[in-house]
Amino acid sequence: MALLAVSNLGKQFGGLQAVSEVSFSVERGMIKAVIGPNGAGKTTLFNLITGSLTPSSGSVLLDGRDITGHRPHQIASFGIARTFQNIKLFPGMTVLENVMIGRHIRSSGGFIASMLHLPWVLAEEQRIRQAALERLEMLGIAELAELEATSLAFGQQRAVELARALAMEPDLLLLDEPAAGLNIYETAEVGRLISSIRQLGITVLLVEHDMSLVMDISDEIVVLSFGRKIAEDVPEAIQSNEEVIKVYLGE
Ligand SMILES: Nc1ncnc2c1ncn2[C@@H]1O[C@H](COP(=O)(O)OP(=O)(O)OP(=O)(O)O)[C@@H](O)[C@H]1O
Repeated sequence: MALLAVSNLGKQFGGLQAVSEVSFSVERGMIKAVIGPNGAGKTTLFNLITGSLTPSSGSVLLDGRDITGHRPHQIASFGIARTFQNIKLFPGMTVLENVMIGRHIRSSGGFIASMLHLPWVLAEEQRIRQAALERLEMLGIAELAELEATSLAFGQQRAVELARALAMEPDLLLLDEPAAGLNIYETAEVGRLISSIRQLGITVLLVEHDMSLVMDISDEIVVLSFGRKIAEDVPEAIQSNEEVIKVYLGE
């Protein structure tokens, strides 16, 4: 069974059909990319999967369970983590604290209780700290743990965002333009990080405009144009698909 199965998904904004009858699935352990021109509906698709938007039609199954229309925090607790086009780290907090917040979503104590330092949550707090540190180590940025997150270089902030998403222990990680705003060295580094995340057994679905990154790391690619899926295939086939070249790659 596919880890994620999107069926006939649609979203209408007034008279605009932003996503139209989109179906695809993501097998466990795969890196799958969604590409397409500006306004093709990629971010809307992500928002439908993660519960930020309610679909007008269709369904989303995670590991066979219908998660269509659930709230974002519920979907996060079912095992889908995401990062955003614009990095959203908390200012005034260290890298470690930012990553610990991701972990709190999965903890029993809850974020408020832990902020109040209730005694019964201190042991849990220690475990969360340890788990967050392990995520930083996995991504090779443990030495940044005590620095203020928003003072870091852009590429490092992106890695912190990935660590925070990993701290949620997701089965599926959705990355919205992970290379946006990064230089070629930082983009190559993010590519390595995404590949190493897959090595941890986490399935990845990403939206990305950087075609060298997409072609390098993806197992399969879905192409959207005007809200519709126009192609789905392995990278080599997508690169030589005439319709894809016409609407997107040939730009
Ligand atoms: N909340 C909204 N209300 C109305 N229209 C919207 C809303 N969100 C997106 N749209 C429209 O839906 C279409 C798809 O937008 P979306 O942001 O999903 O495209 P995208 O493929 O992610 O584009 P980009 O590559 O520029 O990020 C666009 O025409 C956009 O203007």
